[in-house]
Amino acid sequence: MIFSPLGFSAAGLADACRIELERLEDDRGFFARAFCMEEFAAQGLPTHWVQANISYNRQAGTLRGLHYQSAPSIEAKIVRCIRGAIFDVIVDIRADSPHFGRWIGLELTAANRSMVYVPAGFAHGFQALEPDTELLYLHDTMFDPLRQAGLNALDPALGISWPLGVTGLSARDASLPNLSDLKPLRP
Ligand SMILES: Cc1cn([C@H]2C[C@H](O)[C@@H](COP(=O)(O)OP(=O)(O)O[C@H]3O[C@@H](C)C(=O)[C@@H](O)[C@H]3O)O2)c(=O)[nH]c1=O
Repeated sequence: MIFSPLGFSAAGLADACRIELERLEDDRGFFARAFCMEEFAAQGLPTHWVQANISYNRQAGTLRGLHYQSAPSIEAKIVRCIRGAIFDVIVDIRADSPHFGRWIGLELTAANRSMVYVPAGFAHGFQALEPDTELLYLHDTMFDPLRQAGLNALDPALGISWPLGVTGLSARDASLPNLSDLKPLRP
């Protein structure tokens, strides 16, 4: 039987992972599976995704994040870039983690079609690397405006090397606290 499994690989920080599509190519183009409940369950990942959101970014350099939701609305996400390209960053902010404060960055592009699984207990943000860049997110927890929280993406203690000059930072993101003032998460 021909099928198109997802390719999971460790992203290099705790349970975060990168998910690749396997293309079944033919003359028309290709077919690929983008989500599979059984494959996610076999990897120990959430299978119940309750919201999907789009993020459109007009300018290269636009930076959003680093965002998370606090308890009881701590969430996991899947992020993919469906147009353009992003430098995607996740930061481990779990109270009991040996990796607390560590971050990794991955390049997600419309061309590589990679997704990243952002586990509960991580802050997430990205920088658009091209104009007209668009993302599609899946969330395993409902948007909770009262539990929206964040970490300053420009905190020198984090030392994230954003590839481009930073533009388009929202007023909220510019005033987010640094890591040293953060209340760690207990997912
Ligand atoms: C995140 C979110 C925002 N909103 C509203 C609130 C506000 O009026 C408007 C824009 O919100 P924000 O400025 O927070 O949008 P944005 O900065 O794009 O927020 C996103 O950033 C990235 C890095 C993430 O990881 C996402 O989970 C999300 O937090 O949309 C919703 O209605 N539902 C949602 O799920």
